[in-house]
Amino acid sequence: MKDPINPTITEAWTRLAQLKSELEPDLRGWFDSDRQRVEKFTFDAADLHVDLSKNLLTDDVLKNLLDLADETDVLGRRDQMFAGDHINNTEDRAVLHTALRRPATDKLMVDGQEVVTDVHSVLNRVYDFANKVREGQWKGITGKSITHVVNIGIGGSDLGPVMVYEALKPYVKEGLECRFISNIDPTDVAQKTADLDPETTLFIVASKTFTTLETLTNARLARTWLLDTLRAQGALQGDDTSEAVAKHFVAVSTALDKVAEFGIDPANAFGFWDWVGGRYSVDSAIGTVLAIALGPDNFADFLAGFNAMDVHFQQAEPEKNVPLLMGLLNVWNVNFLGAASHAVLPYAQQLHRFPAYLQQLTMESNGKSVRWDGAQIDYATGEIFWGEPGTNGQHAFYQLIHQGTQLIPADFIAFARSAYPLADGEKNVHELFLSNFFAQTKALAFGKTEEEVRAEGTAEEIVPARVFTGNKPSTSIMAPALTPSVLGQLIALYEHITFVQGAVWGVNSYDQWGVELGKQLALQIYPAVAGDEAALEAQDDSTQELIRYYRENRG
Ligand SMILES: O=P(O)(O)OC[C@H]1O[C@H](O)[C@H](O)[C@@H](O)[C@@H]1O
Repeated sequence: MKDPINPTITEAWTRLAQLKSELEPDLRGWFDSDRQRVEKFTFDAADLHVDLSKNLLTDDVLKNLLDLADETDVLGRRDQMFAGDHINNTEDRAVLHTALRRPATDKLMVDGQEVVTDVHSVLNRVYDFANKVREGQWKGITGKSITHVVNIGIGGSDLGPVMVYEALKPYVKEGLECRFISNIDPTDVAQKTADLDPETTLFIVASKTFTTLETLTNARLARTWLLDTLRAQGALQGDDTSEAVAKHFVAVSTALDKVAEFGIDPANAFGFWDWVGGRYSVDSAIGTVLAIALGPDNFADFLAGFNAMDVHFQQAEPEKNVPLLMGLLNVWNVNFLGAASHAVLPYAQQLHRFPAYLQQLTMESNGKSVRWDGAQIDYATGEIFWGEPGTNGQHAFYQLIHQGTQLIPADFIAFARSAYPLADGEKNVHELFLSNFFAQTKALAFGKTEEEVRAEGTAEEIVPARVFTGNKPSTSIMAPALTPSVLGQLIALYEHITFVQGAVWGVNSYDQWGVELGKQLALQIYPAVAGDEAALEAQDDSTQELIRYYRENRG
């Protein structure tokens, strides 16, 4: 693998820094003086229509961002990723989530393995299983069909499935409900199982490593709940619980040996591979809960959507390559305009978990401060992603985006068609909703001048408080409707944006060593919390004090 390039020593970086120093943001003026601006900065990728024109972009900036991509060999690294090179060097692994959505007719040999064939053989097993559950052929221990599927996982084994389930609710089979247990806080299992009937409940234990404390603990709690409740209902007698577990527990993992150790029959387990990062795994067998809920056809459309964006990313020329342009734009915002965060504002209630999903995707990928050769980084990487659906956010935090002192680039996402049919007299509600999206991006870009505020008859002393400076960058992403395919495209778009930023910054976007220390310490601290005095004494003063507080108040 090639050494990473320090982006700050490239010629393009120097020119961009110069352009920044001369930049006088003026979206009003830029739109007035260039009637081609919208056309020039609006792009289509598969079904996504992306308008970058309300960003603080000029022709020169864009040209130099593309030069920066060139000098840092972003597209070379893209090709290495798609080909299965071990670009995740700290774990010596390929990064091949793109193989999960390739058509069955494709071929890709990686490390001596035909990966597309492997992918489709697991997919077919997942689809068979999903059909059995959907059609009522998969029976619980008392012969009843499944009505509730509970996915137990955390991080990438939770955020993707729950986000997609919420986003595609209109496609969920009637009479089937899915729930998602992630937190080790025991209230999560308690609340999500409280009104369930174990006879008709199926648990999917989803964990790439099958070592994650939260997931294994929750799986044990769920197993205890299942067996105890079945016993209490008289549906289970005797000591042999293996059949009940086999009929009510399946697993998804790359570690099938550990699945067996837990007591789940490997025949009821679906595998995937170490070249799928957890946060890139919703389109692997980790999506089994979705294949059940949505059905194999919709899941296949979802995968085809990812693939359409992959093909765009691989084939579109750089000047029209949407993930490349959006990734570079983020670099411009972070490294030259000083943005520390990035808002994602879906105007689609169904996407209410999308920002949380993106937080793992982007921040676990690019929250790094060394390059992939270990060199220390002295420029900003990994901005904070956050957001909530509009219009709710408008009544909460938009104030800061409009008038605060920080620059917060925002992605607005909206769909032309409402997901649910509206009564004839109510069609205007969707239009009112979309008007809010259009209005917000307009207000951010063009603001309201002192003169305009005065012209409204505003008392002079509050004119400054009512001025909107404008020049707040936003990107608008639209699609005809939120279908499985469009959602796949949207996820793949952000995966590749994240890739592009990581490639420019020279970071390995595919490891996550930063989550390890806390996990180690939790296990080390646990004896102290549970009562071991020597373990308590071994802690630092602050931690000791906090644990003592817990002990005094635990009741
Ligand atoms: O799927 P699992 O192996 O249980 O991992 C679940 C999650 O936990 C880890 O701490 C990682 O930071 C995540 O990237 C991962 O998605």
